[in-house]
Amino acid sequence: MLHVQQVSGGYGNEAYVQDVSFTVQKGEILGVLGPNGSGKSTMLKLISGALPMLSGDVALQGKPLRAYAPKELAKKLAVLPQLHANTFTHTVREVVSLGRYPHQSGFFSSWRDEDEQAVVQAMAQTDVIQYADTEMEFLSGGEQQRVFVAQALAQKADVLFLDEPTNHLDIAHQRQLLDMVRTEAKIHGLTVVSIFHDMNLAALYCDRLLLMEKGRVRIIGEPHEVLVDAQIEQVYDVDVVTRAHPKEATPQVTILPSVSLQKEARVTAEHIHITEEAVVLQSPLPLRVLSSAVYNAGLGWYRTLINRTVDPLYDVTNVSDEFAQFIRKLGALPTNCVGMMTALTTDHAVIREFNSEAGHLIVAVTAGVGKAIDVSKTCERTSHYEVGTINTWVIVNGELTDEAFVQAMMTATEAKVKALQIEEVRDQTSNTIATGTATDSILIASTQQGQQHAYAGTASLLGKWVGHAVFETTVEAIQRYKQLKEMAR
Ligand SMILES: Nc1ncnc2c1ncn2[C@@H]1O[C@H](COP(=O)(O)OP(=O)(O)OP(=O)(O)O)[C@@H](O)[C@H]1O
Repeated sequence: MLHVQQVSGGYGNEAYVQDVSFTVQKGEILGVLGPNGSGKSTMLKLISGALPMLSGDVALQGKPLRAYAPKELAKKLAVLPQLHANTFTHTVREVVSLGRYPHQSGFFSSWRDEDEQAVVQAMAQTDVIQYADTEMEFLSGGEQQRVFVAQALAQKADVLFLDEPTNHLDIAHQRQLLDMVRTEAKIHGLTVVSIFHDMNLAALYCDRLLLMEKGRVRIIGEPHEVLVDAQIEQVYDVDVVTRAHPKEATPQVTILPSVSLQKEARVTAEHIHITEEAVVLQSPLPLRVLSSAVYNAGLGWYRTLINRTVDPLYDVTNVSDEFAQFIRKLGALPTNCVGMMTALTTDHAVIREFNSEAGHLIVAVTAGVGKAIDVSKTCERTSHYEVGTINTWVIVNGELTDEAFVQAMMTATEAKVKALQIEEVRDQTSNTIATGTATDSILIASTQQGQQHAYAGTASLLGKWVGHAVFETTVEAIQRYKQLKEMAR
């Protein structure tokens, strides 16, 4: 559809943009990224014919750009520039109608139904139809931007060049605009080349990305090939971390501030207090937590950890709202809290600290093993599972990689299984050694300060201590469970 071959050019005789080549297929969205002054707008001007090329070729639908008459080209290619002409005294409808210029034989003399429809549709798609008769000077920056996008859409061209289309737009209008562009591309075959500063939006909406650096193409490829930490760091000279989008199969980039507001602190067992209702850790600094907790499971940053005692008949239909109320009652914030539940009273909790070569660790366990099960036999079961829970917290004063977090979970789980084995906890149904319960929960938390741990597998320094600490604490928690059970008889 669009072939750009070794294009060089700029302003006057200086070729700021050099040797740019790429192809965009019909219905494809290509995002153009790059730092300020890297030549994105200049490149777009060169390939749209707004600036003369010093060398190279651009072909649109197989025909060289220079072979098109201006009006013929405008029917094929619409451009949303970065800076717009002064249109203050015009109404929105007039500005959008200018997009129909290539389709007119004499200016406004042959206005047809199809022109009117295109203008109304473009105003509706960009959510500016309610301002149709308002003059541009009375619109906000974001509303004006949407009018210029409407003007480009009204042109009904096969190819759309956009220079920062989401400039000034709030997130709802960013999404509306880009959803619409994507729909036009995927359903009606619109071909799009768009400059973005927001690389996360670009990754979400573009099929491929082109990264510019000092007037040249650094790389062109799918978002996961382009948004690579080291590459972005080199081109933009900023520290970043790239992570998967939580719902879409595309990366998202987060900048790392060079000035941290995080104060230095340590977590100890003194930050844990136990009431009748819960075991609560109130950390002096946010902890990075990976957990299978009931409340705020997954990966996040939290200051409050709760292991809450609930009635064995606790109604789990609306845990989220009920748990949030409980957290507020404790004086904590639900958005800053990870919560687990157990049917055990809080006097079952065993909390141990370990000063080790791997740093300072805290492990807290409640081990309700009355309904323990053997995982290798559960598929033979027909009976309903009864609640009974082993809740395990591992808190590390140290900095863990993602790999270490996941490995710490495995290591802690293996240590728990070993504790059940040593304590000869049995699955009452199969009469074999149990491996856990049906509702066990685990949490790994770290201060992300101090000693660094790349790994926490069983043979790594941290893994050895997590294994030892979880084993010792779980054994003690199981013994306490047995004692308290005995005393209650
Ligand atoms: N009209 C102009 N005349 C002369 N030089 C210009 C002109 N416009 C831009 N330049 C120069 O060309 C280089 C590339 O600018 P360009 O606008 O293409 O960058 P960009 O990647 O789009 O930047 P930004 O992200 O800031 O919009 C810059 O060094 C800039 O100063």
